[in-house]
Amino acid sequence: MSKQIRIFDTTLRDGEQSPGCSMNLSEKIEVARQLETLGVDIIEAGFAIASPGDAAAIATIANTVKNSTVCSLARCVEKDIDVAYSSVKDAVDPRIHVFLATSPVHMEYKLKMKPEEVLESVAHHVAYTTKLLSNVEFSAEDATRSDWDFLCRVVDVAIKNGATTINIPDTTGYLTPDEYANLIRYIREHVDGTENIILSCHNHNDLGMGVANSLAGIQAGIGQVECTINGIGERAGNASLEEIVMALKTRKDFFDADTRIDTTQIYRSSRMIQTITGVPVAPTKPIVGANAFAHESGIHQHGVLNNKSTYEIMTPESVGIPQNAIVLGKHSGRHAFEARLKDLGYTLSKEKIDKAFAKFKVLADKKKVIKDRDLEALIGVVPVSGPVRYTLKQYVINSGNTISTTAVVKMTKGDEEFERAALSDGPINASYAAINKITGLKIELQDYSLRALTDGQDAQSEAVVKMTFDGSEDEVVTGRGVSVDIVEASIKAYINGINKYLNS
Ligand SMILES: CC(=O)SCCNC(=O)CCNC(=O)[C@H](O)C(C)(C)COP(=O)(O)OP(=O)(O)OC[C@H]1O[C@@H](n2cnc3c(N)ncnc32)[C@H](O)[C@@H]1OP(=O)(O)O
Ligand SMILES: CC(C)C(=O)C(=O)O
Repeated sequence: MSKQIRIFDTTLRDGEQSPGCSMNLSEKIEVARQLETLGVDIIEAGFAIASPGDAAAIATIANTVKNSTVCSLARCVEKDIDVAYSSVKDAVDPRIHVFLATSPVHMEYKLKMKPEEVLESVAHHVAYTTKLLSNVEFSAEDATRSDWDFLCRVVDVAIKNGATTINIPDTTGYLTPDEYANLIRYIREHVDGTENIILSCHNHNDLGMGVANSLAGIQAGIGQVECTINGIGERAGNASLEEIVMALKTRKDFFDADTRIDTTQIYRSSRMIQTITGVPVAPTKPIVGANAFAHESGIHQHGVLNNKSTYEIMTPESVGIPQNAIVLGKHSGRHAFEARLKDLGYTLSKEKIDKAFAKFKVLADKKKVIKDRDLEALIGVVPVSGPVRYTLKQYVINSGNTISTTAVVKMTKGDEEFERAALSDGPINASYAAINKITGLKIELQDYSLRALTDGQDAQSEAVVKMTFDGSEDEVVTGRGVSVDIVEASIKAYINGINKYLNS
């Protein structure tokens, strides 16, 4: 029988540690729901002690998700474990993930603990956690730069005190696949009881070997893989979920391993994370990049036209990328429109379809071909919910190379209408200054980016802004706006961020 590999997704914890990838509560819940639909076994929903907001998000996810284990990270600190427990306790199968570093450099300079103190702390805190719940994971942080015999003693202590999953992280992405596999085999050979627990990997990508190390770990007896959507995470990121899962599926002949993942949900999950974080994946990113299934050169096109398997080792449909048999444009009808949205994984209410279809026709007058990303933009994949909602009504820009730019922006909020003018050195700055006058908020723009969503001169542009509010550097809000006009896209992104902030 094939090995069953548990997929532990840490997009909401380690992934969120990527600079610029913070998510607000409603975004986290949306991601958690999608991870459940994707079929991940364990959702690491956050690090509860990090902030009251993180703890609340984990608790809401624990109460929402029914088909995945929900987990919180905790240091070897009783308060961390107590807060983690309060956050996950209502989940169907709650887990606490405690960790402590075991490498000489971390013990000496970071923890300022002797190896014997580390052993005592692991014994105490794992035992403390098992009194609260039975599903306990222990991670030896920086395991791969630890002394192997000391690491084995730590693993032994964690197992003896009740840990049911033991994670061996390559925290700094340092090892090669052979070395990682040898370490896992060494632990299995030198620690009693590893056959009764799940061994896990969590491999960072500093040298680009996160996925390769995880796959090597699976060959050496790993039963759980920790990974993130699009490989987001600290520094160069984590091993990417989509690459590991599709490697196992495509090379079943080699790995002889299965996961519970519904691979047709992969593309949608990837798009959701890109949209919510505002961090796009490279076109060449395996599995989900824009070019992953594109064929540009004649010899390849000729081969694929004769038989797709000449250059495709998996189908786009298997990861949920629909094939564009029908081209959507201004002559398309509601059926084709709705069918394409369904293919993309979106089943909307009749009311939402009506609204989106009306917008689609307006866009189709401006743009010859409506692509999948245009559709996602039209339906606003991440709608802003909540009572406060500013909407752009009109803007007028007066600009030139020898004059200051003036922007007049008109916005509504409920039945109220506001109009302000501002002067600045460019159309976007001037519009933002006018919006600031309307909202009265003190907004710092931390980052601004603009990119073409689709190709051609009539492409829709996507503006992504990162903003902080009222002098607080703590919460960075990401706003996103799409339009065929770059100024309009920029204004919409700014207003989207403001609405998110006001509703958070
Ligand atoms: C490899 C990883 O990804 S680990 C997860 C990393 N993620 C994060 O750090 C994000 C969330 N973190 C936070 O919000 C904060 O760092 C907190 C709330 C956890 C702690 O904040 P603070 O109390 O202000 O401490 P600070 O972050 O400055 O320093 C970390 C402290 O934890 C200690 N520590 C680090 N790891 C552990 C551990 N596994 N167990 C026990 N203590 C630990 C450090 O030695 C240091 O202790 P000290 O304050 O006595 O010197
Ligand atoms: C907490 C552990 C698993 C971690 O994130 C790491 O070692 O990278």
